[in-house]
Amino acid sequence: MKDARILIVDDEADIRELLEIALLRMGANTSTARSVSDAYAKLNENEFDLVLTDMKMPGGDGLDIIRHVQTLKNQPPVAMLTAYGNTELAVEALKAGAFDFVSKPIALDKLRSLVEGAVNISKTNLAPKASLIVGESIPVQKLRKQIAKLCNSMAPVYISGESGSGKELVARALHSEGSRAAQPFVPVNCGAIPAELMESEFFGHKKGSFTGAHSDKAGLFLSANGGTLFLDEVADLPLAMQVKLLRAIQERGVRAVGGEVEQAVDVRILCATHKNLVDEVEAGRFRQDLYYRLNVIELPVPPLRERTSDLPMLTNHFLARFAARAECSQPALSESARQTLSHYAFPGNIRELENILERAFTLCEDDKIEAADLGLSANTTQMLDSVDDVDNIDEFLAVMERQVLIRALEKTQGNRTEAAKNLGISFRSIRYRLDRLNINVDEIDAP
Ligand SMILES: Nc1ncnc2c1ncn2[C@@H]1O[C@H](COP(=O)(O)OP(=O)(O)OP(=O)(O)O)[C@@H](O)[C@H]1O
Repeated sequence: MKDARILIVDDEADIRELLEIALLRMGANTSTARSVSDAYAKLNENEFDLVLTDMKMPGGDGLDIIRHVQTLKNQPPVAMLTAYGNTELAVEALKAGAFDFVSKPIALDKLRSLVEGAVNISKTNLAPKASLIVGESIPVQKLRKQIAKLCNSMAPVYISGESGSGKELVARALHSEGSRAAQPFVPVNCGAIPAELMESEFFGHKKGSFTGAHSDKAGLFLSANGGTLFLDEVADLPLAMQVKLLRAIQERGVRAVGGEVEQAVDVRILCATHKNLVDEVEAGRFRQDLYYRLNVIELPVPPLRERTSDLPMLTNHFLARFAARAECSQPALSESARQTLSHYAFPGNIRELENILERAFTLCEDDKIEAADLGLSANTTQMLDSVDDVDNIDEFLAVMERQVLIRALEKTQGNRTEAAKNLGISFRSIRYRLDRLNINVDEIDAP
């Protein structure tokens, strides 16, 4: 933070002065601008580590500054000053590319953590990081560009996509490619925490606050302090917890169960679910205000069938990983195995590819994976040969998905847990798919 160069843009002299004093005390170097045009001139003359700008000013607003900065060679993070409680403007600023926002009146600890975050970005920008996301298809290149654009922002991102498409990996990439990389990444499966333990899991508890609380516990928010909290399957949060989560996100603070004081936390929030959050809001199962707060930016992860040109790279990536883990040589794919994979639709996406290859890796002989090792029925692959005739992709996929699910359930005598495992999806995912396609397990006969 020492010697960080900060530009303060505000039309009110007393706010400029107040910010200058606070930032100078923190060891930063400050410049000030009283209008948007004044700010443009300063930005053109000097390089900054952070721009702190007011929203509403005569002759232009903070959003103009965000857009202007994006055209500069050196693009310092821009943080917006917003009136307390004006979430809409804050969200608009984040969407436009602001790194973060601070509510007025400005709390010094929040200002400090904001400046620290911004200075970190200036440092990490110097060293671009290798992407975790394997693939060179157009959708993956686009995804990687979006990750690079969003990884340094505090904007909450809602990562949408089918089961197994790589949502958690995208969350990890957003964390590890950004300025928070050295801090913790804490993934949490919201559907897996029992409702009665949820508050204590998220916010921590004090010793003795309930039966079983034998010692103080920090909770997920504090464990992720300085880093990123990834709320997976966020649609599974009970409504009562949604209220508490919203409060913690808005206040940037948490109070442990049985605790007296609220503790400030600096956590970036990412979330994902394979459910359609808009439908969940409409059905009254997900709070609109929380949806609005989490879904500042939506990052869709494409299903594997929309990036089949990545299959060879992904296959190679997984086989190399299995071989390294087993300390043996990497098997090759026979031509027929390659063909079989390229004709398959992968309803379980990349996780399914990974599972198919892992099984084949264990089964194959003489370092060669044959089509039979993949365990994909001829039926499925032949059916996919007729993709040229598809005139409604959603209907076609629903028919396919139905057949895959029914076959898997027939093989396991209707055991959903086992069928889910064989398909490379979670139990929750199979339950969701069966509901969506109206498949009644009791009506499925064993072959
Ligand atoms: N582009 C990719 N490159 C390499 N590995 C990938 C890629 N995408 C996904 N994977 C791998 O595939 C597996 C499934 O990905 P991930 O768990 O991120 O999916 P998900 O969408 O979060 O699944 P779910 O909806 O079931 O929670 C993981 O092992 C992940 O590392």
